[in-house]
Amino acid sequence: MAKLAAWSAAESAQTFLGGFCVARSLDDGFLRGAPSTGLLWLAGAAVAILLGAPVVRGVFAQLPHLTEPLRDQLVRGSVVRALRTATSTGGGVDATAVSRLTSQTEIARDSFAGLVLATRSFVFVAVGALVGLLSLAPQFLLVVLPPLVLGLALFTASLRPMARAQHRYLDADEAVGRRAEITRTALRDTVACGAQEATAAQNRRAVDEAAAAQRALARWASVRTFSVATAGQLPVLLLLAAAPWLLRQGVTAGAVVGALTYVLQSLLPALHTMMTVLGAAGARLFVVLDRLTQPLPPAPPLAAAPPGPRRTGRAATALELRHVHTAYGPGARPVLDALELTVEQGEHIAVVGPSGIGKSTLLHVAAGMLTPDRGDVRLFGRAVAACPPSELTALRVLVPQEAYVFTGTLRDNLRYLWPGADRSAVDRTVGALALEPLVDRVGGLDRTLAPDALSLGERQLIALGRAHLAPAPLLLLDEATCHLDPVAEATAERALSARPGTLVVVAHRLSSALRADRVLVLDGTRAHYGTHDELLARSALYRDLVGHWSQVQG
Ligand SMILES: Nc1ncnc2c1ncn2[C@@H]1O[C@H](COP(=O)(O)OP(=O)(O)OP(=O)(O)O)[C@@H](O)[C@H]1O
Repeated sequence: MAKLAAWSAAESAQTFLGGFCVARSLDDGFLRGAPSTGLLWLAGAAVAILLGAPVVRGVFAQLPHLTEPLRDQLVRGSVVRALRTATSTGGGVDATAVSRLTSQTEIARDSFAGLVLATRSFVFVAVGALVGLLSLAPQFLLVVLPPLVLGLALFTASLRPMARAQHRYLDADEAVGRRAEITRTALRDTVACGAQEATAAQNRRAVDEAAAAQRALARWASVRTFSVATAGQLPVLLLLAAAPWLLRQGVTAGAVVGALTYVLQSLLPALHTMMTVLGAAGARLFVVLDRLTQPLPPAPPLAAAPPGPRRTGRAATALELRHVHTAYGPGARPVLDALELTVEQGEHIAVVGPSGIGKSTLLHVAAGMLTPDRGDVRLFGRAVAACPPSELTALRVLVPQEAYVFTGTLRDNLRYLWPGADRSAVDRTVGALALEPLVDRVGGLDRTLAPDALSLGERQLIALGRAHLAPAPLLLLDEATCHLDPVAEATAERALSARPGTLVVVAHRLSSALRADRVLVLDGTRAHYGTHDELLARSALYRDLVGHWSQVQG
């Protein structure tokens, strides 16, 4: 920094000489009828300009000492981040690592170098010019300083909002790209679920946000242009307008031309460069550094990897609902009201309650598919509201009552949530859920299915097999076994419960509740939580439900 400042000080001297020599060449030379003296002073100004070349060389030689440590630090941070992402997700890949290591780091380095160069140049040129103006006549500072300070203050004040606007624009632009990608890859599912309208509305929102962000950016760009005009061009106008007054004050004509030289030749270009670089490179640096230095998200357990061993001990809670309140529309009766629920990893929970009480709503909230009006929902310690869809997919699977089977092989249908599953993993799922009769009936795992020709129960078996094979550590079943016979239901539930991970089942039959570790009874806006025996003793509604189920079975 000291060496850089020393070289830059030479730039101040060069600036000073530029205006001073011009003023002297007029006052002592040309205006006095001594052209040779005038030419001599101009030669001094030319020498000052020529001396600028070694100064620039000296400045550039010092620059890497500032920029290279920054780059090294960013590269080190990117490598650590990529390795941690890869190791903590069991082999998952940080797809942005290469971009961070190469282009983003280079952008940060170049932008930082540009900022240092331009800001430093402006500061030292300004010092040289202001000292020069003072030496010519102190009155010049009265004319030049106010607009310069005003413009700089305006520009400085606009830097943060400008960077925020740039950030917002980049985010919005990326969101449009993501929506396009999601829409393209989910086209089949979107059409199958009749979700074209909803998808189009989401895409429209993303495009509208990008347009609004670009407009905001343009507004701040105009503020920047205005501040450049105030700080750079206004002093020239004021100098010209104030020339008669300055001359009356005893300021010489040569000094006025020297002052104009300082403003036009030195201050204005340095100011323009600094503002342009700060506005463009500064905003780029702000955005890229923000990305490169983002804290690592805690790796979701078992994300994007085959299920591992059942987790116990200090591991994060699988599902946590704190004071959750949900109503379908303003003024509507709340379906969930101040609901508290904690499901530990490895637990098997059954949710029971009368029809329409809110069991599916609870599962949708837990899966992050429905945002509650109030309250906090966490999956494995991560706030669901902050999880991007890809992370949610890696954390949980929700199996609804209406099983979705597509025209493809049975194997592909089973591997839908884990396309990388190998043969032995698929075979294990087939064995665990006793799917062999279904495999035989459809003509093997590699025969293309006709979804219409499958019974509702068969479709549910396929959806359950898919959930069994999925790497997500939390399974949410919403009456997903209602079309199965009791034996097939028991087999499926036992297999899903034995699978490493956590299971939450909206129970269709009493037997589901009996198999669970604990039962959640939804009763209006109240909820009771406990083992089957505890609830028999504590909850009248649970006793009623058990009695009703027993009668049906009897
Ligand atoms: N999309 C929606 N818009 C408006 N109200 C809804 C919506 N979905 C559910 N509801 C209402 O919310 C309440 C709870 O519904 P939910 O489907 O969660 O209950 P449930 O306990 O799962 O019912 P079931 O056992 O019959 O499936 C019901 O009164 C239902 O009518």
